[in-house]
Amino acid sequence: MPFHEDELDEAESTHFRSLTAAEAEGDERAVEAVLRPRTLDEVVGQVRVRDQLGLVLEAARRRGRAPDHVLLSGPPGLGKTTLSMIIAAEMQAPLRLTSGPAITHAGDLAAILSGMNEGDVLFVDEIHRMSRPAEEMLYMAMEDFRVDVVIGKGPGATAIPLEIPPFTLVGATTRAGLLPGPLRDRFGFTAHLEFYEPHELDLIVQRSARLLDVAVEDDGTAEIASRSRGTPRIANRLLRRVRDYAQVRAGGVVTLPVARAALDLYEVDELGLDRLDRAVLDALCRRFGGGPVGISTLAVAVGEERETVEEVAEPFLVRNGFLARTPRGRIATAAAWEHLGLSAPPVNVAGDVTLFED
Ligand SMILES: Nc1ncnc2c1ncn2[C@@H]1O[C@H](COP(=O)(O)OP(=O)(O)OP(=O)(O)O)[C@@H](O)[C@H]1O
Ligand SMILES: [Mg+2]
Repeated sequence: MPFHEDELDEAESTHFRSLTAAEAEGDERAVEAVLRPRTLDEVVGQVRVRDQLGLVLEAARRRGRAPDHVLLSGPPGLGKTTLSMIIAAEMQAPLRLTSGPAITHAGDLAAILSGMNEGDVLFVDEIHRMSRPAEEMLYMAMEDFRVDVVIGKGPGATAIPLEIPPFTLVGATTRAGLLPGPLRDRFGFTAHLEFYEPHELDLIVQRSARLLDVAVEDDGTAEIASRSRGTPRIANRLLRRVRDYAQVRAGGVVTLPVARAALDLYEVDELGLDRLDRAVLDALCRRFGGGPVGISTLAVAVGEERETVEEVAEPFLVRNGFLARTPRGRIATAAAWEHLGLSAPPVNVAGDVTLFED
């Protein structure tokens, strides 16, 4: 695909200038675009989702109809945006992109919907952050392919029905639990993306190394994969950081010792925990005696937004058994204390021992 190369050239040439934060972000985005799989066959892992989605799309193609609405949920960087682009590409349909926070008024959504053509794919990122009136308009659009556009205000207001050609809505969310039931129920296919296994991430790193023309050895890519928090976006980012290290401080080849030295330098530990993950565990154990503590308090303690702690750090920590959610708040597990090199307090703070019982 020709525009792959262009994007890559641009990303590579900016790489050697000194970058401002914004430029660096642009650079990362350009590289991310290059590395994005373009077809379902190129997607690594997520076998079940790929299989199910492939069937949904194939059936729709045979019927000559727009596929059912699709909801993609899961932690950041696991492939939601990638899959939405693939859905459009596989259906050879134009893709329109918007996001929940961008739709502040129902009118914004009406404008988008009224410009849709039959079979178009509408991608709404962060769909759980859409405003209430827009959400209600979306229910109707999804089910009946119709919206009521309200003209005027007060008693004189009239609703004008507007037909919309059948389209496919692809919604993405890091927080499926926050979606109202009526919205969730209107998706014909829901896919929850899981963290990737190390061997899958290894394949992703190897593929990316090929695309970015980075010389790698097998145990070097395996090391990057095992420290990538189960997340392709992080795997790709770590590969680029290790490449920097290899080019500047080593012979240019990503070997095991090079990968280890580089990842240590960037403070990504051997289990893949990064600074934020460790800060959360550290605050939980040292400042709150292992919990239970509310997520907002924990977020303040590490100087981060609540959403960041909840959506970025927590799912990985929970899935790896370092942190548990209880009705009374977050608690550290024995593995967390051990990972920080601390001894757990003698009382089982995680249990239901209360100070007033005896
Ligand atoms: N299954 C996969 N195989 C190979 N690469 C992948 C896969 N999934 C994601 N990636 C890579 O990871 C990057 C991040 O994926 P993507 O942008 O789709 O994540 P996301 O789920 O939309 O994240 P966010 O919630 O932050 O928007 C992509 O650029 C792509 O290169
Ligand atoms: Mg995305």
